[in-house]
Amino acid sequence: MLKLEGLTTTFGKTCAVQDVSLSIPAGQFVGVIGRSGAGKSTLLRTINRLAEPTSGRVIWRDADMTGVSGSQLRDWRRRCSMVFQQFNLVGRLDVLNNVLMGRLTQTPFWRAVTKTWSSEDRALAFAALDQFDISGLASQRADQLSGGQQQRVAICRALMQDPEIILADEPVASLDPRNTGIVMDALALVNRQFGLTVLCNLHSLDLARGYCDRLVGMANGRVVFDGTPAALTDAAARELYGMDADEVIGPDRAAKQPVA
Ligand SMILES: Nc1ncnc2c1ncn2[C@@H]1O[C@H](COP(=O)(O)OP(=O)(O)OP(=O)(O)O)[C@@H](O)[C@H]1O
Repeated sequence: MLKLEGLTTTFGKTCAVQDVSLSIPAGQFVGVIGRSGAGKSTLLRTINRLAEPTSGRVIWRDADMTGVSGSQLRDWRRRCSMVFQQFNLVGRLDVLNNVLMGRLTQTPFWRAVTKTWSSEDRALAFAALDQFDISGLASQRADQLSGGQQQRVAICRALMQDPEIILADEPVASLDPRNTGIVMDALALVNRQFGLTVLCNLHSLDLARGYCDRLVGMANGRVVFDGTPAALTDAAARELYGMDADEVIGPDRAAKQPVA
């Protein structure tokens, strides 16, 4: 169980996340939705402490992660892996080495520098790539791949950390519809097959409804909706998105359903 208790994160006078309390059972696929600036990214970043909470607590499996530092903080960040909108791969490195970078926290420094990864790590990396049908790209430079391929590589890298939670911050915002479906299917596989908890910020309401077990709607840093996709009626969505409602509820009804 991931528990957020009264979590608040401020930047100067801006309260990006305000008094957020949530209990997220292990293995749930949670979509975080809301207008631009609602606090979705800051919420995810506060969970893994890329942003420091001003008050409140992040509790994972009954342990308070809010005050940990040093090796305990590194271990917490390993356990809740981030996937970013812009993939954050090293473009000049090949796919295999990008994926193996996920092993950095569990690898002696000299191995990482000299890129002499253990055969076990290499096998794990190939297995991860294979799961997402991209093992054939292992020797290609990351900057030669399509956006959808790059995001799948980033998900493989995240999995190499052996995480328990995936925090995906607008993972499909830079992708075309076809690659969006492929990457969302990859996250669904991570959630259903490996049992990882997934928290995913999404702009598209159709994707959120199609892929997530639970939706958390944010406005002005606060949670204003928390329920199943079915409970998020168009009326509730209109309230959540206000003036942006037509953009998110409107035409894009052709979103893919999960494959798995
Ligand atoms: N590092 C920062 N310094 C100052 N203000 C910030 C910082 N990060 C976020 N904010 C502010 O906090 C608020 C919430 O931003 P956040 O990026 O979390 O929203 P979001 O819902 O993820 O938006 P988007 O969908 O546009 O990414 C915004 O007002 C933003 O300007």
